[in-house]
Amino acid sequence: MKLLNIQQIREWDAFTVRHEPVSSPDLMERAGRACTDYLIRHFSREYAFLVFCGLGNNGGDGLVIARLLAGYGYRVDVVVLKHANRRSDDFSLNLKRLENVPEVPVHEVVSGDQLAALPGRDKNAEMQEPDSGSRMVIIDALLGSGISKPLEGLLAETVNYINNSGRQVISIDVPTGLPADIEQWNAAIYKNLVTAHTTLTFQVPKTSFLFPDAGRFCGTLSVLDIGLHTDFLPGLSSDMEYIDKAFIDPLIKPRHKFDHKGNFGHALLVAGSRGKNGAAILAARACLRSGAGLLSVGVPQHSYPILQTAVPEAMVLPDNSDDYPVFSFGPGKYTAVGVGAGIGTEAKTLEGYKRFLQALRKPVVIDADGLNLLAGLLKTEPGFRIPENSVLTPHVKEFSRLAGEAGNSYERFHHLREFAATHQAHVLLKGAHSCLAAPDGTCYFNSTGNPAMAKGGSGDVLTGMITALLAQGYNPRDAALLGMYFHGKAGDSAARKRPASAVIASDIIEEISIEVSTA
Ligand SMILES: NC(=O)C1=CN([C@@H]2O[C@H](COP(=O)(O)OP(=O)(O)OC[C@H]3O[C@@H](n4cnc5c(N)ncnc54)[C@H](O)[C@@H]3O)[C@@H](O)[C@H]2O)[C@@H](O)CC1
Ligand SMILES: Nc1ncnc2c1ncn2[C@@H]1O[C@H](COP(=O)(O)OP(=O)(O)O)[C@@H](O)[C@H]1O
Ligand SMILES: [K+]
Repeated sequence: MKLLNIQQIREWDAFTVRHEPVSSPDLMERAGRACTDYLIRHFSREYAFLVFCGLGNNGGDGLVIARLLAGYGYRVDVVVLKHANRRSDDFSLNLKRLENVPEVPVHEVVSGDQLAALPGRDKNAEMQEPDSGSRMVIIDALLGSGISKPLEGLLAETVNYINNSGRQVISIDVPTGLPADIEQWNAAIYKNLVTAHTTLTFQVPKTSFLFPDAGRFCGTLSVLDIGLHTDFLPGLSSDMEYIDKAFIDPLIKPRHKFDHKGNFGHALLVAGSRGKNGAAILAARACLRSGAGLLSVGVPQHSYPILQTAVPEAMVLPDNSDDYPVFSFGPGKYTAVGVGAGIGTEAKTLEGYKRFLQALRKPVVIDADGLNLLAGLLKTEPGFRIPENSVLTPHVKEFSRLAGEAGNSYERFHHLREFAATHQAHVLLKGAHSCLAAPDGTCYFNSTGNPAMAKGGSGDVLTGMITALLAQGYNPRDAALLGMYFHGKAGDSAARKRPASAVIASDIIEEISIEVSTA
């Protein structure tokens, strides 16, 4: 899915109105319907809703949601915030429609002192008398993608009230006060924003949602399809993609009846050192679960029995050293290589590693200490070149060793793009929305994964997965994208089986399933 800026989304909206054709109020009805469907799937009628509406189209969405929820028998109160004199046409139309639904009280707020009189203000009293009022959820439909400047006055006070309510907050389209385009975001200026538990956004994620500094205000992100006209997209240029099922499924190569292990490549992983054999085991298991035909793991000699016991499906290639790898073997017969997880940064490792990379003519994934050593090589040896067809998988700290510190996540994104182009490598910056920068400047943001994966060992699993995909003949871009997407998907499955704090990297490996899914 292409990522668009707000101007492009507005044009898409208008294109849909003209070409479907659909009236603007009907499009708003569709957006409100999509949110309502989400809400009734996630909340029983024991919950009540307090819907905060601004005077623009985001507020209009809120009014539609309130009317539809009431139709399903939910208790709903609406707060209309009179923050300006102008209201949008579709807002006015939907306010009129709500007048025909007398069971939904509409509270007009013109000044901050009225906020204290709104329903559900005393959460403690409600908890003492469970039958007296339902658990109340706040719907934030104050402002959406239309914000042009930081909030102040009544809007800022209301945002503050919502954030301090202790309620679950669901933002419609955009958390109020957050600029939707990342270019507009500035943490020093935008200070009054809704902090949502969930954001239900229309059609495409807004770019600011994907960067940690700004995206942390969204909570869990759900992208709702409101059926904007797909004919609009081919004519559109965007060098940012959001990687979802529709993008990924066509990349997957099927297995055929007469295929044999020789068709799926022979992967070599060089990983682990004394105290870090776990990295080699995790990467090896993940590599096998991701479809490599054969796997060899190059390890220092003390690791030999450990690897043979922990991963009987893999062959083990003992290095000419006891504690840490020295790369006494060459890249030889292997189809693809994964290097770096847990190898340490000893001088002898560096020496062997440099030779190994220089001799390498195979697709390679470089991770962890492999990146730290590479950062040193790029600095100390100006002519040193990253091997062709490389996929680098740094986390933020590793990336700053390669490309320098950045002041914020957007600046880091520019460094990422630049680094990928300069070194003609695919660079996958890991995080909540991991981002793969391709040498041609295109950036691919991941849609899968969750905080259960924020634990040592998750990255080793990703290395094993991408190595397996390269070994099977996927090009570096597709291998990195498939690895990134299915790694997150496996993390999501693992997090459905246990609390997030209890998920470990081995659980992610158990859930790896690189195939076209029906869900
Ligand atoms: N394709 C889509 O994405 C659709 C979007 N719709 C909704 O339309 C919204 C955009 O609506 P609008 O353009 O009316 O904008 P908003 O509802 O976000 O804002 C309303 C108005 O508030 C004023 N305003 C902006 N920043 C302000 C500030 N800092 N202080 C005070 N006032 C400020 C502006 O005049 C702005 O037009 C989306 O976020 C979404 O909720 C849906 O209704 C239909 C389809
Ligand atoms: N909050 C999060 N949401 C989604 N994915 C996450 C989150 N935190 C971590 N991950 C994923 O988990 C992996 C962690 O990798 P890394 O930091 O290298 O861990 P390690 O080296 O300790 O194994 C990355 O792929 C990252 O995208
Ligand atoms: K909003």
